[in-house]
Amino acid sequence: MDQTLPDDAWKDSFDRLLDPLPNLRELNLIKKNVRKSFNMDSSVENSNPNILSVDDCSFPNARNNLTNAGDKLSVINKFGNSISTPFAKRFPDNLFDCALSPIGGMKLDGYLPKDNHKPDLGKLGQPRKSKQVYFRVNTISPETSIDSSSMSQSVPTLNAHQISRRQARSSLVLLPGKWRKSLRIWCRTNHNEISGRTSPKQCLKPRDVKSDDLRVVRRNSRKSQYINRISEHDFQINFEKEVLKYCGQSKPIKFSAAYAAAKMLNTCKIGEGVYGEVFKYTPKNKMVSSVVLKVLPIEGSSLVNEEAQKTFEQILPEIIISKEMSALRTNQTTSTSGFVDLYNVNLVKGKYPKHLIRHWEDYDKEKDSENDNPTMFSDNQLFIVLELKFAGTDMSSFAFQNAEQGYFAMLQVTFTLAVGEEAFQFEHRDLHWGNILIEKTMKKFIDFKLGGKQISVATKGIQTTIIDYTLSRVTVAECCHYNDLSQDDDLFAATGDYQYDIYRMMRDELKNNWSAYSPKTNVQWLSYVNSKLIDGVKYNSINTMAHKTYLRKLKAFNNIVLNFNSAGECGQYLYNMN
Ligand SMILES: Nc1ncnc2c1ncn2[C@@H]1O[C@H](COP(=O)(O)OP(=O)(O)OP(=O)(O)O)[C@@H](O)[C@H]1O
Repeated sequence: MDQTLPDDAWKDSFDRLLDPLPNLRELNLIKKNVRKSFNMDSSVENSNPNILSVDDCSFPNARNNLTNAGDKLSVINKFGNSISTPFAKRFPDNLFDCALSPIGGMKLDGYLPKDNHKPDLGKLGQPRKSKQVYFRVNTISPETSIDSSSMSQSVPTLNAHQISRRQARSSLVLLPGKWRKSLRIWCRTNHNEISGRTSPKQCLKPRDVKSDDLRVVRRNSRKSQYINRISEHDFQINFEKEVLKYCGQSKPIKFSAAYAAAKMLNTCKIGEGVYGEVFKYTPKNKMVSSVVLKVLPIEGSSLVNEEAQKTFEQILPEIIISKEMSALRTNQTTSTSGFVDLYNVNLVKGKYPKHLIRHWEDYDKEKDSENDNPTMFSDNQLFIVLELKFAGTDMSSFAFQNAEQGYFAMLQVTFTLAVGEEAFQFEHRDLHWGNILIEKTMKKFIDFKLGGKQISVATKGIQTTIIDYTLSRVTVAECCHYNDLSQDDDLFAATGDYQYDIYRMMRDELKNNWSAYSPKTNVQWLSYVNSKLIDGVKYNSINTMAHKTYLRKLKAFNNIVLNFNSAGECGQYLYNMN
């Protein structure tokens, strides 16, 4: 017996509402400036509709062929203000391959027609279920695999488990910023519902590693790939030795001795990531005023904060990238001080120092930590400790004076990325506003060396610093270091902010080949940063001329930013526009 539903079974009342659109259009009854109806979810709400149009996957050739700004703007005008058309209607065959969230239906969950709020009856006279929006995933197990063709042609028969997993996936709405943390919370609340597990901590235990859980463990898939490799066998790298080399050590040093309370004044915990704890202190006998410690457990078999610990192999690229980007501040030809200043890296071993645990607990009392208490670590635990310069408050909590200050922050971040591109084919790939730090400065200008020229950018009283290279990509000494996100389904299924569109846009740009170099991903993040400066960050004085003038400039840039191909190009444009 044929159990598939009829072709139009997926249509709900909203779809039927839109069906007469072509007729209305023929009668010229639709106004041209109707807001796009797919711009409903918060992740797209924050997006610029013009951006959506010009980068839209329906016009790949048009986009590639746009060579001058005039052409580009005419396309923006043509499609950016076009008649409201739901996403699914425009790309019926390819909906799930598109960078932007197929979210039109999500807000319609539970939607009932207006007439007396009676349930909408399907063809079979059964109440229609609320609409499910499926995200196509690179599935690992056969259990999860349903190819896109089967999705577009007929609704596959799903078992209850598959349906509940998909419903949960469609609600993967994360908070802006630190997505790993947010994803973990989502996982705790949803994964248990889906799989019937009861304890949050059971969520990703190694013994559970099978099917979809594998993708979480694989999330750490940091890779280093040599270009012009002579033969596989010539590169049997001993990653532990490499890490020690970068640390300038021959063996690990004792944690409690290297970071004894007696050497550290005014210590406190200032932040946390899923992979590590972040402390700040004033060194007793050194000239620098404050140092930040990023403490990352490695090589252990226990899960920390529900994630597998990184290996020497996986941590090495982060160390290399941190060192190289930091060293750009003294480079003769291509330089910037916009990447966080790395003072030192240490490989340490042993029990967590007691005073750091005390500071961890103080933070926990005050801010309710999401992380596991470091008392969990054994005497044999290894840690990488990055000693960084304190670089201020992250952009999500910083209060800018006005949009002029915001504009110059944008210029600094853009030129910092541009220098990274020129020096190391650098792509940050996770430049959300939690990874841009801002502090006040007395300096009037910040200098960059780029393309053989010196560029001075006014500070307007603030200095920006880029941190966190967990997802970054570089080419250093003929080796490309990158994080293979191709299996990271959850990240690409997330919504909740324009940030989550950027991961999908990057995946499309890179065609899911994460070793490839495409500075366009930096542009995509710049479009996100720019949008946050328009309607995300705090401004102290918004009624000034300076604020209004620079807000206009940011908005003008928002309309065209995605037409550029690199941060270098963006920097040139912004600099001239100023
Ligand atoms: N140099 C610094 N100066 C000031 N604050 C910092 C510095 N480095 C990190 N922080 C603070 O610590 C937090 C966590 O740091 P970071 O993002 O590097 O951790 P992570 O473990 O890589 O995070 P994720 O979970 O995103 O992978 C940051 O959001 C920031 O608030």
